[in-house]
Parts: sequence; structure tokens; C-alpha cells
Amino acid sequence: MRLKEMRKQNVVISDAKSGINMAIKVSMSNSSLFSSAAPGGYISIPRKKLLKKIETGGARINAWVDSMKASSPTHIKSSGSISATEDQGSWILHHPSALSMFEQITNASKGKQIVMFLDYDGTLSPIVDDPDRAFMSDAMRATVRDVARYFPTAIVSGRCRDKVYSFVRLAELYYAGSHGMDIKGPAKGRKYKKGNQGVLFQPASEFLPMIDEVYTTLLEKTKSTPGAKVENNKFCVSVHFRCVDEKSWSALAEQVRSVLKEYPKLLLTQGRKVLEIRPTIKWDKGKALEFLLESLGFADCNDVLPVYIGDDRTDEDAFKVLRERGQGLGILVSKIPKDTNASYSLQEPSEARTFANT
Ligand SMILES: O=P(O)(O)OC[C@H]1O[C@H](O[C@H]2O[C@H](CO)[C@@H](O)[C@H](O)[C@H]2O)[C@H](O)[C@@H](O)[C@@H]1O
Repeated sequence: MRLKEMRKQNVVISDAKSGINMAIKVSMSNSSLFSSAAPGGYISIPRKKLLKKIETGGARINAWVDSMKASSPTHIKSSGSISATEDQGSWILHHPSALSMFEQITNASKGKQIVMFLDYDGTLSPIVDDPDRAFMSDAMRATVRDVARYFPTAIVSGRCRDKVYSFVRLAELYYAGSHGMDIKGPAKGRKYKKGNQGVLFQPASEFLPMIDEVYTTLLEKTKSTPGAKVENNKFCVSVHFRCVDEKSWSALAEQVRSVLKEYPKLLLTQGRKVLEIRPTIKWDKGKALEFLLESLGFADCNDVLPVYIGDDRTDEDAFKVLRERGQGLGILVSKIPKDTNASYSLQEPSEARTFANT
């Protein structure tokens, strides 16, 4: 298998202590993570504008609802097949399939330690209506287990860390839940580090009471909307639109906005038919990726090749970090063209499995 060939070329990580020190160093600079600027100050410009729209007025909230409708595959298919096909063709040229580029990727990994970062929903598990039933297949679990035998591997998810762990059930991985705001090292097989099995980093712990309060308020506020679901992700909250009639999306988004306006220290981001409420700290999946690389002893290191596979807007923060470092591979899982900082694409979770298995 080619993955195993790559493993033979890789350097071995052995410096445990530096990882721990690195973790502490970053933790101690926590205070600098907290933004006194306006909510959303750290995210990329298009989303910042979008957030501002959500936060500043009921009328403008429709912009988000429209964007969510427009990006749904059903709407794209029905919006004119010729231009959709042309767009697809040009997009794939710029974001070729990671499967078809495997040789180039193998070459890029020569002499480097691959570190795998895997998003969960839409990457390891297919998108389903009920977030509580987004199970990954046994085959996918076996693939991830196999990958983790050769490379340090982290799951980076918007979900609560315990919840994503209950789906993945592999104790040898790193887990970064709540969009990277809750990072924990492997509970077993500490192959890449010694002495640190506990939580590595929780930069938003002071927000826990506020998040709980918002969760309770949102549950109450949205209970009259059929299909709406509010999910407590510990350091953030998700409000799901997937099972809500599209005609009610604007009203639901407005309900969320009306709750959030009482909490200036929280902000909204958008995922796949979901609005996510999170603390206004300068922390995201990209920062989590950097933190984990440092914790593993790969700060300022040329001999590492981080590979990040994700499907969501929130994964863009990680793709952007890789692009800015000029190091690593961002792979977007998507059937449709999307504005992305990823370099490669895969169409769906089954392709992500094939890629990891190859
Ligand atoms: O970072 P991720 O691991 O991709 O998590 C992002 C959100 O994923 C989940 O919601 C998404 O998947 C659900 C199950 O397939 C789907 O029903 C929903 O519409 C999607 O948005 C999860 O429930 C959220 O809490 C995560 O933030």
C-alpha cells in the first residue's frame, strides 16, 4: 500500500518534552487570545461581512438564508446545468481530485512526517438529517485506525469532544472538539509523545456558563419551530436548520439573532444548514492545527507534511493556515464547486476513505 511506502520515508517523532512545553507555552498566552474587538474580528473577510449582516439587522439575515439555500446541491442542480457544468470543470482544474494526484502527493511527502487532520461530519461520516445519528462506518473506522498506526492523527470537529469521540471510538487519536476549543491527546498508545494524556488546551473555559445559558434559551425559543434542533457542543452551540421547512429559515435565523444580541461576547458562524454560536476568541480549527503541530514538536519544522481533510466552512480556517505556511495539503470534500483555500478535492466521505486507504 502506498501509505505504508510513505511511512517508510518518514522521520520518527520522539521529542516528547518539547510537545508538552509547547502546549504550556500556548496556554499561558491565553489572555492574548481573547478579542476585545468586534465579534468575528478574526475570521476571513467574506465571512466577517456575513456575520456582521447576521448580527446587525433582522432584514439582513436573509442574506445568510439565501446563501445557505443557494449552496444546497438541489438549488445548484436546478440553477442551469450548462454553467454549473462549466463551473465544475474549471473548479476541478484548480482543485484536482486528491485521488488522481496521489503520485504527486506521495512525492511531496518524501522525507517528511505526515500529520493527519480529519474533520468528522461530511468527511468521515455522511451528512444525515439527525446529528445524533451521524455514525461513521466500521470500514471508515478501520481506515482511520490504520492511518493512525503510521501517522499522528487528529479529529478536528465542531462537535463536543466527547460526542465525536463516542462516534469515532479510537483512543489513539488526538481530538479537537468545539471547533478546536477543546483539545485532548491520545488516551492510549502514546506513540508520538510522552507524559501528557490529559486535556491539552481549552482556551474558552470561562465561556462555559454563558454557553450553557444560551443553549437553554435557544432550546426554549426554537421549540415552536418544527424540525429545529439545538445541539450543545460544550464550548459552542449549533442550531440546525436541515429538518426545518425552508420557508421558516428566516424566522428561525431571526430567533437566533435575537438571542445572540444579548451576548456581545458570542458570535455566529455558518455551517452546513446550521448556525453555530461560539465565543469571540481568536481560536478556530486553523489555530488548533497549529497548536497540535507545535505540541507534536513540529513548530518551525520543514520536515512535516500536515494533511487536512474537511468539508465545511469552518475547515477553511485550517486550509488557510496551510496555504499561508506554504506547507501541507488542504483537501476539501465537496461534490460542488466552493470558494476554498484547499488545494485538492474529494467528492464525498467514501473518497476520503479511499484516499486514506491508498
Ligand atoms: O466540524 P464537523 O465535524 O464537520 O462538525 C460540524 C457540525 O457537524 C454536525 O452538523 C452537520 O452534520 C449533521 C449530521 O450529518 C447534519 O445533520 C447537519 O446539518 C450538519 O450541519 C454537528 O451536528 C454540528 O454540531 C457540528 O458543528
